[in-house]
Amino acid sequence: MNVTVLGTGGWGLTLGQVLNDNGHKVSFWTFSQAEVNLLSTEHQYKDKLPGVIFPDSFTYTTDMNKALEGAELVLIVVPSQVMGNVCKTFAKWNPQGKIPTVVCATKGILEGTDQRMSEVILENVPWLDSDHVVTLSGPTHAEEVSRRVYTAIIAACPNEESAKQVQKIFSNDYIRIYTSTDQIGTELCGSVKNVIAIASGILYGIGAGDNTRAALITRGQAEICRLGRALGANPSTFAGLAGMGDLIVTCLSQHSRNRYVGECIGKGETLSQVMSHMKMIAEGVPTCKSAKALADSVHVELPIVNAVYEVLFNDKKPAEVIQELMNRDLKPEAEY
Ligand SMILES: NC(=O)C1=CN([C@@H]2O[C@H](COP(=O)(O)OP(=O)(O)OC[C@H]3O[C@@H](n4cnc5c(N)ncnc54)[C@H](O)[C@@H]3O)[C@@H](O)[C@H]2O)C=CC1
Ligand SMILES: O=C(CO)COP(=O)(O)O
Repeated sequence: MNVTVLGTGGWGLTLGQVLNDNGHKVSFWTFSQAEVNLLSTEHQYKDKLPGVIFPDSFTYTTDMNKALEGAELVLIVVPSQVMGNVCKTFAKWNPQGKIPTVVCATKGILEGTDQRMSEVILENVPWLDSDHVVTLSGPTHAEEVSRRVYTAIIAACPNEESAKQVQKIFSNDYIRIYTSTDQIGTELCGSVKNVIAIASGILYGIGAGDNTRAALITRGQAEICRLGRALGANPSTFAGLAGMGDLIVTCLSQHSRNRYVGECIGKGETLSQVMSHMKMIAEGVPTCKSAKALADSVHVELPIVNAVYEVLFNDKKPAEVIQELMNRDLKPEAEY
């Protein structure tokens, strides 16, 4: 198949490598001429994935129409906050009557509109329909998948046949794809877990113990379930790869950028100080605002998300919000 990847961050390049391993022809679009120059000459992105050499057959361009020539599958992996603009350009491409499957591997919610990524894509690409937009999500750090570490994830689409098509295209002997028709739950889990991972990082930063982190992950999961249920997700998704699986890896992995942001803050940096030295995307930062707004809109309580919000955007100290969380009204565990 001819596949076009929109986005040359660590995850787009890594998924391109998976598809190349599976025998597909991969072309990339990026907004950045500097990235085109770097990747075309060095065939690697040392700042993001040191030691990983990409195939010579990969092509890179800033001309989206050129990248999309003959595309049978389009994979979008750009930061969530630029998804709308990228899709506006993508919408101008003429697929000549044959609508390609569009796979989205971005995790996040658009600040301001609080839309999930499939909603942003469908709103901005009028010739697409929901049967052709598949979400790829689960516990996957590019640092590991690019080295072909065994990994399992979810392809979610309301149309099961499209999810199955993506399952077949991406699966191989080191990456196993399961299907789901719960795109709402898959997208919410993949987005909100990044906020909980920031909280996990804060715990690392202040030197909290394993008990505390286990409590955070479990109660963070309760918040994701509560919000997801209120927004129409299938509860079984929360216990799966896109739910608990991704929450665990992002809260605990040394590779997680969201955990890293939290860790720096736990050690005393402000959000703007952390952002000034981050080379990559930490989606939990904008998603924290949207998760809070979505929860408010459906009258669901998310105490951990709110605590992260206070630390990130209102300069509250981690110790202060942890005390507030610990001293909330006592209640039964299963109340969600
Ligand atoms: N890196 C990982 O391990 C994983 C990342 N993801 C998700 O994939 C998405 C992309 O993340 P990464 O590939 O890690 O990105 P990254 O953090 O490696 O790099 C961001 C990339 O975004 C692109 N970009 C920046 N500004 C842009 C703009 N204005 N317009 C268009 N493109 C722009 C650039 O090509 C840049 O390389 C995020 O939503 C992330 O949560 C999901 C699973 C794993
Ligand atoms: O989504 C991810 C892992 O599944 C990537 O998490 P980070 O963006 O925190 O590195």
